Amino acid sequence: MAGKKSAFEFMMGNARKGSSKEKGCPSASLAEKAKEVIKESVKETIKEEADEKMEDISVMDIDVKMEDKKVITSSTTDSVAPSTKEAKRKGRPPASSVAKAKQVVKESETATIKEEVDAKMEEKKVVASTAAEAVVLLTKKETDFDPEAAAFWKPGQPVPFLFLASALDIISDESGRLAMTNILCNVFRTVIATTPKDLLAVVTLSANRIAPAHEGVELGIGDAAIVRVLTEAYGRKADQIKAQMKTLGDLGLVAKASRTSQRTMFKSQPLTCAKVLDTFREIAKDSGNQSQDRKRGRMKALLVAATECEPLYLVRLLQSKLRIGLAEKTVLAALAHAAVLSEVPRVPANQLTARLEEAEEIMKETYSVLPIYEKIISAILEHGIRKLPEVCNFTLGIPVGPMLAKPTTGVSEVLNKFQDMEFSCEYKYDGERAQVHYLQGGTIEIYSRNAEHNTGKFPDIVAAMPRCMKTGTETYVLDCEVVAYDREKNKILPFQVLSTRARKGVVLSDIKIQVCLFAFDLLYLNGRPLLKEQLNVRRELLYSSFQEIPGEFQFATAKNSNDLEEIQKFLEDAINDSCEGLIVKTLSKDATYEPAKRSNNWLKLKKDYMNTGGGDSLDLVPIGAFYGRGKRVGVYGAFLLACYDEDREEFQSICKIGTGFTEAVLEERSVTLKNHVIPQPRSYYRYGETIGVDVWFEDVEVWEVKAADLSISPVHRAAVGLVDPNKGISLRFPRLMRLREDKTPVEATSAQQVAEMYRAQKINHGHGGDADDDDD
Ligand SMILES: Nc1ncnc2c1ncn2[C@@H]1O[C@H](COP(=O)(O)OP(=O)(O)OP(=O)(O)O)[C@@H](O)[C@H]1O
Ligand SMILES: [Mg+2]
Ligand SMILES: [Mg+2]
Repeated sequence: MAGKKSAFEFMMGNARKGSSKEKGCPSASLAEKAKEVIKESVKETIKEEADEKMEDISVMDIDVKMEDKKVITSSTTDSVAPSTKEAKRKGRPPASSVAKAKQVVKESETATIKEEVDAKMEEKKVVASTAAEAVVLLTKKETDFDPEAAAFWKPGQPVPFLFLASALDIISDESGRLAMTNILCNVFRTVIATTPKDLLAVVTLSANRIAPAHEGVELGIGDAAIVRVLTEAYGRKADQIKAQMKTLGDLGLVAKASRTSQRTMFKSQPLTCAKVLDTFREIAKDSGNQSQDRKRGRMKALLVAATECEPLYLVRLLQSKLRIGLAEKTVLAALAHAAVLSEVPRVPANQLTARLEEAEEIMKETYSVLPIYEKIISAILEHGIRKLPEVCNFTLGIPVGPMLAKPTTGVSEVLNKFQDMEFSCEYKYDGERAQVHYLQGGTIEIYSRNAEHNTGKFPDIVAAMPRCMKTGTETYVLDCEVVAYDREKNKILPFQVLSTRARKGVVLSDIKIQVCLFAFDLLYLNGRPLLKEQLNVRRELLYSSFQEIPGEFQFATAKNSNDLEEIQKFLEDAINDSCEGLIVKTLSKDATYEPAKRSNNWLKLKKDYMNTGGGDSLDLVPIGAFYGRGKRVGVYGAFLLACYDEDREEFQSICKIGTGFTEAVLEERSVTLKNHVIPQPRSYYRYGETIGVDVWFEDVEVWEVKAADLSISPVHRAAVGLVDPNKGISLRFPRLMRLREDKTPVEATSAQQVAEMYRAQKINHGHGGDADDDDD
């Protein structure tokens, strides 16, 4: 990107001219102090400006302006209003009313005055000279924010890592997607306005990535290695560090504390975002002889140079866990906002809301077909966000976010939802999602639901692919489900069997568990993306380009029918054939492939929804546990589970669970989670105070759980505010089904989904006449 300077012209308009701001080094002054200082100076400015204004703006002017703008009248303005009106009538302001009006001006939060002052401030530039000061500016509303002011480095110079770390630090105090988006948007705009070539590094680090997911570049640094680096970097004993880890619960905090208590002999060069990301990549890519030593050496160099809150975020980034409740979705939204707000000429105020919404949507869609920040960011800087869909397209070899299905409670609901639509029912196989990319020259990549490389797990599929292609089929992307398969009995095996296969580096000749690939969609064929085609077209191409090999590669069994009884029968067949149920899909209208979307055009129909009345299973995160008693001494007796609220970016407790565990599973989960005990719940956990858990865990894994039903709860916080303003929802009689290794905690069932399930259940019960009294 460096060679493309002129390409940035699009956004850089005036920003490139640079300014002669005085910049200092980030000092260690407390954020609080700085906040005060800036508040004072802003107040001063406003006061001065307002006083000056008063000399030439007549009271009448103010009155008129205030009326124009429908100013929110505070009690002061109320009391003053009559006298200003009176003055207006008389044509000349009396002295006392001028004084009062001055007060109005100073005290009321009128848009009028603030705008004028803001405009002035922009000319004068309240400029941050330290990270602590920058942080205060970053909390300003997007629309009031001056992107150049928050930079305490010169335009064109590398963005200091301290800038990002400080921003992450204030984000950690926020809960709520909007506030986080706002701060992060301001961060990105600052970078765009000063050093756009660092935007990629800043965004990538904010998203807690070092490379796109599908590249499979992982830092893979264990806590033991970090402890050792801390001893070396900060001259502390490993025992001390481990002890402190127990009280602070987070190696990042230990690093920060170590740094603060250490006397620095000399001042290192400040860290930059680009340097940090580069070093992370070097660490990830290094392998082989003595690579561990080299990795530690690199980490040490970073930690030695780190100051203030930098060690905290360096360590957490190294652990690939920021722990501030910032989801990638927010990073994308913030980037979208930043792109719009950095446009030159500026987007007119009356169009802004619509443009921001549009941009968020564009960003989400683009990222779902091309999850590569490098491409997205260079396209934004060069062409603006509106051009993204044109420039950043589906690309063979890069995984598309898988389309997802909505749960339904029975065939009649399906028929209801798909009235007057052509649709098709397919067997719903219970295995693992696989997106198979066949590249020019025969290279094959298999991606998981999470866009992770799964090629090494399925060498047998790789070997089978060429045999199921018809002549003329050259490049393609298939959407499939892999299931374990007994080729002698011609039978699909349960999911549990599949999950015993090793995850990486499987050798063809060692394979004991055979799999069959069930293909249900074709997203790309011979150079042509098919995402925008209707399902019937995609399916025809699928059938005509591939041939089945029984037990190895088959098409998902499908039936096009809209007869209730026929579908019911097909569902029974699916269950008898060891499937979970059906997925019902629109066929010829509203039937495009919607990447990464839980679409209304795919409905899942599982047999057990109807029998138990419990609806779909949920994927939940264990955030705490209760000590075991009796037979369960030494392991945990029960766990506290949470769903994930995507808007508030928090985990909300939904139930206590102690059922569905075999002894072995309980032991396994207990052992794993013991390594993730934290002394305090995370700031982004919500739970009733009366729950009384014995230990808290980090949010690290996802469990699939089934329940009898959902009910309103005074204790749990799931979906609070969505169904009941103050109460949450809880699960009744939850039992563990399995560990979901293909989901990360933020992919757990969302609060919104919990609310939907609760409502669907009510409707269902209403129809069935067996309404659950507990729910009302
Ligand atoms: N014919 C099919 N069409 C589409 N998906 C299928 C099909 N057969 C099996 N699947 C699998 O079913 C999944 C969707 O239903 P499932 O209830 O298993 O979702 P999940 O993985 O639990 O995720 P979530 O609950 O978040 O939707 C798909 O992601 C896919 O892996
Ligand atoms: Mg599944
Ligand atoms: Mg599910």
